Formats: sequence, C-alpha cells, structure tokens
Amino acid sequence: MSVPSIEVRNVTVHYGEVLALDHANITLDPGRVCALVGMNGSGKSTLFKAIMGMVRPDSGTVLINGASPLKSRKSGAIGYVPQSEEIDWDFPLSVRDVVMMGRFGHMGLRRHAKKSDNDAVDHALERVELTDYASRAIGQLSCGQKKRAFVARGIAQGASVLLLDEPFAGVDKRSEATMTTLLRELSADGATILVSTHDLHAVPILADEAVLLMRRVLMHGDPHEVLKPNNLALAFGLDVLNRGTTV
Ligand SMILES: Nc1ncnc2c1ncn2[C@@H]1O[C@H](COP(=O)(O)OP(=O)(O)OP(=O)(O)O)[C@@H](O)[C@H]1O
Repeated sequence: MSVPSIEVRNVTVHYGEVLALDHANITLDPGRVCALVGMNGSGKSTLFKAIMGMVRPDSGTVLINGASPLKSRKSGAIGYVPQSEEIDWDFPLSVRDVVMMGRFGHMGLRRHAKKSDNDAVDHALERVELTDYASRAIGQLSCGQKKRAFVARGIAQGASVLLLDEPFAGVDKRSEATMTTLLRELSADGATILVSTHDLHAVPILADEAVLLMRRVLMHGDPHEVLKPNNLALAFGLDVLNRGTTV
C-alpha cells in the first residue's frame, strides 16, 4: 500500500481561546484532488497552515508523504497558494521572480540560478500559460493569473502536494475553468491537491473527493454525496438551501 500524500491525524488548533480545528482527520492518497468546503471561520485556512507547519497543533500530527511538514517544506515536496489577502501584491517582484522562488531550495546559499533552474521556471510558466507575462510585475496580473503564478512556483519547486486556499475567489468563470483544467492535469501527472472553495457547483468537476469542515471533519467522500443538501445544512445551517451554489 502506498504512503498517503497527506495525513492529518486528530489535529486540534486553538488561537488563544478560539478553537479553530477540533480533532480533524484527513487522509489523501497520491494523485487525488480533494475540495475543502466549509463556512467562513470553519478552519480551512488553519488546516492549510497546520499542513504547512505554519501553525503548530495543540495536539495531533501531520505527515506529508510520511514526513513532517518542516521536512517536506525543506525538500520542496509541498507547494502552497495562500489566500490573496495574505500576499503583499505591491512587493516589487516579477512573475518570473515569484516562480523562481520555487527553485530556492534547489540553489546554494547565494541563490544563483543555474540553467536547470531557468529551464524549470520556463517549463512551469508554460504549464500555467503565463510565459508572455513573465517580466510583468506580479501585482499587475489579474486575480486568476496571480493564482496561476503561485501554482507555477509549486511546479518549478517540484512539489508533489499542492495546497490552494480559495483559488477561485475573485476570479471570473474563464479563469476558474483554466485553473480547474490545470489542477486536473497536474493530478493526472501524479500531484495530490487540496483546494478550498466556496463555489459548490465547481466541486464535482474539480475534485475526486470532498471534505466538509466545521472545525472537525463532518464528512469526507464522493463530492456528490458530501454536497447533498442535508449535509450542507449541517455545515452551513439551513439557509444554505436557499443560497444556490456559492456558500
Ligand atoms: N491568527 C489568528 N488569531 C486568532 N484567531 C484566528 C486567527 N486565524 C484564524 N482565527 C480564527 O480561527 C477560526 C478559523 O479561521 P480560519 O481562517 O481557519 O477559517 P476559514 O474556514 O479559512 O475561514 P474563511 O472561509 O473566512 O477564509 C476563526 O474563528 C478565525 O476567526
């Protein structure tokens, strides 16, 4: 049996008095795309940060390909596309600079890019269809293009696990479709992808499985099953049934 790509075991996280995650358990096998669904404040970003080792759980463990988050970050096994609000878009970096950051772990201390680094960046930019935007300032891209630049950073890094925190927020339908196709292609190549979204209609197209989060994992399974109205009502309250496909 293969080692799971992501194993979140009984993870509990508090911020002071606030309980953000409560004995959360998730196991994801290689090559799977999993959508993470839950209301605002249900702990989705905290789960990503716990998987990245950016918040330390009060209890429980996280393993990436059987290794600790810290080790996985160091080896470049895990790539993270944070929520847009967490990034300073005024920082004077070109799209190419952002993608090259994925190569830092492959370079020496002086961070001198070799041919192999430049080739990996070229390939990643091509993969996300941003070759023509390589020298543009990252802040001057559209929201969807910015997200793709961060996915390219993960590709250049050689990450086998990608975490995307709300990649469809503020993105038009065309960009959403482009990103969905890209994520499906990356998973067909073996990447394991965990992606949070409030856009429920996209989930069955995007994901092989879905997790319904409300500090703890309420359900994890086939997207059609997980997103049944009764289950959504558990996670979002009864008025979700009148809200349509965006929660
Ligand atoms: N740095 C922090 N300090 C204190 N409380 C925090 C912090 N970050 C998150 N929280 C709280 O922890 C809980 C979970 O937040 P989290 O951001 O993980 O939820 P989320 O599901 O990602 O929400 P959203 O969909 O709005 O992004 C919320 O109650 C939030 O207010």
